[in-house]
Parts: sequence; structure tokens; C-alpha cells
Amino acid sequence: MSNPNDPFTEAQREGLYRAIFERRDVRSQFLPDAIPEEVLARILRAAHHAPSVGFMQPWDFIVIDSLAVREQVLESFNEENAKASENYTGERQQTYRSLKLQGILESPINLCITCDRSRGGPNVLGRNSIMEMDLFSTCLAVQNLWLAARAEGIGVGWVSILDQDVLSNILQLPDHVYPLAYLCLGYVSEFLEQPELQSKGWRSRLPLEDLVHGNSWGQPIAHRKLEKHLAGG
Ligand SMILES: Cc1cc2c(cc1C)N(C[C@H](O)[C@H](O)[C@H](O)COP(=O)(O)O)c1[nH]c(=O)[nH]c(=O)c1N2
Repeated sequence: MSNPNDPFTEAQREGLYRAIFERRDVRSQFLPDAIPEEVLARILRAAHHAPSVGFMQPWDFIVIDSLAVREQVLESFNEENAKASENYTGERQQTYRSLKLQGILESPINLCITCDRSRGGPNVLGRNSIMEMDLFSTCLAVQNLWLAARAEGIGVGWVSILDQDVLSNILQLPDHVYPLAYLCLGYVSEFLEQPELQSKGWRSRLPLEDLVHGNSWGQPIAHRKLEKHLAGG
């Protein structure tokens, strides 16, 4: 049992922040190398230790290595991606079409993290007014997995350009189970230094100092001397 007054050592803190800042969404850099079972088990355990509303633990993890299943998912991606590209015109559309937004076949494992909306019965502590809390909890499992994978040298890419009903059908999910995150996992040739959407000129990181407000929307926080520490994104 760890002592609550026992802070992490500097090296432990650095490791945690390294995972946070060097985590990337991966789609172009996957290697075909298999992920050892014990490593996969470790990152799944990290996901399972996420916080959840009422300790509901609404997640399941569908580990997909079947090429046939992945090809069906890719077909849904291609359809939805073609529609998405129609949201843009001109140069922006060309840039959109040049982006690689999934690594479904290149990665050795796909993982669907689902949210069982009925787990624990109809009354879940903390999910009485805001019913989406189970979905938010499942997102935290995704983030835990993403960070643990980074620490293991494994890249993760989230593919959301999918029709969720088609995906549910492919994976034969029951009605009360929501396919929250479709992820591609694998070792990588490199972790990019910055988000691929930034390096490809699609969108940049916003300045953190513009996003932190004092007391109410738009109020400066200068009086807290916090502002000078926020510069640098
Ligand atoms: C809920 C959700 C859904 C998606 C994503 C992320 C999240 C959180 N991202 C990845 C996204 O583009 C990426 O996280 C940002 O561009 C920031 O880059 P890094 O994750 O820091 O590398 C993503 N990327 C992609 O290529 N195809 C996709 O369908 C999606 N979908």
C-alpha cells in the first residue's frame, strides 16, 4: 500500500509526464511486429484501472486480429471518410484527402473499447442526472491505455470515422453495448514530435494561456501569477 504523503520521485514524475507529452495518435508509422501477450495484458490492466462513475467499470475490450473483421471495418471507414471529405472544398479538401487517418490493416491488433450502458443495473451511483457519465468513464479507460501503451513503446491510433451501427453489427455487439473507441495498436517506426495534424498544417495546438480563465468565462487570471507559467502551450 503506498503512503499518500509519499510523492513520486523525480524520475517517476518525469516518466509520467513523458508518457503524457510524447503520446501520439499513430496511423502512418505502424510496424507489423506482434505485441507480446504480457505487454498487451499490462496495457489492458492500465485501462481497467481507470476511474469510473459509481465504480461501474462499464468497459469491455474486444481484441481484434482477424483480417476479415478489420477489412470490414476499413470498408466502413472508407465510406465515412469519403463523405467527410465532402465537408471541405478546394485546398482544404485536398489536404483532408492527403491525411492518413487510420492504420486498421497496418497495425497488428485492433481493439474496440466498448461501454456497457446497463452494467451494474439501472441505478449507478453518480449517474443519476447526467446519464453520459458511463461514456465519459470509458474515455478515461482509453486514455489510461493510450498512456500505458506509450510507456511500453506501443503506438495507438483512434479511428472514429466509422458508422457506429455498422461497427456494432460487424462486432456483433448487443444493443446496450456502445462501441466507444476503435483503436489500432502496434509498435512504431517513430513517435512524431508533434501531432500529425499540426505537422501537416491542418490545425495547431492552442495557447494554454488563452484557455485558462479566472472565476468566470473570459476573465484574466493574471492576478494569480499563473499566467507566466502557462506560456509555451
Ligand atoms: C475521440 C477521438 C477521435 C479521434 C481522434 C482522437 C480522439 C481523442 N484522433 C486523433 C486526433 O487527431 C489526435 O489525437 C490529435 O490530432 C492530437 O494528436 P496527438 O494525439 O497528440 O498525436 C483521430 N485520428 C485519426 O487519424 N482518425 C480518427 O478518426 C481520429 N479520431
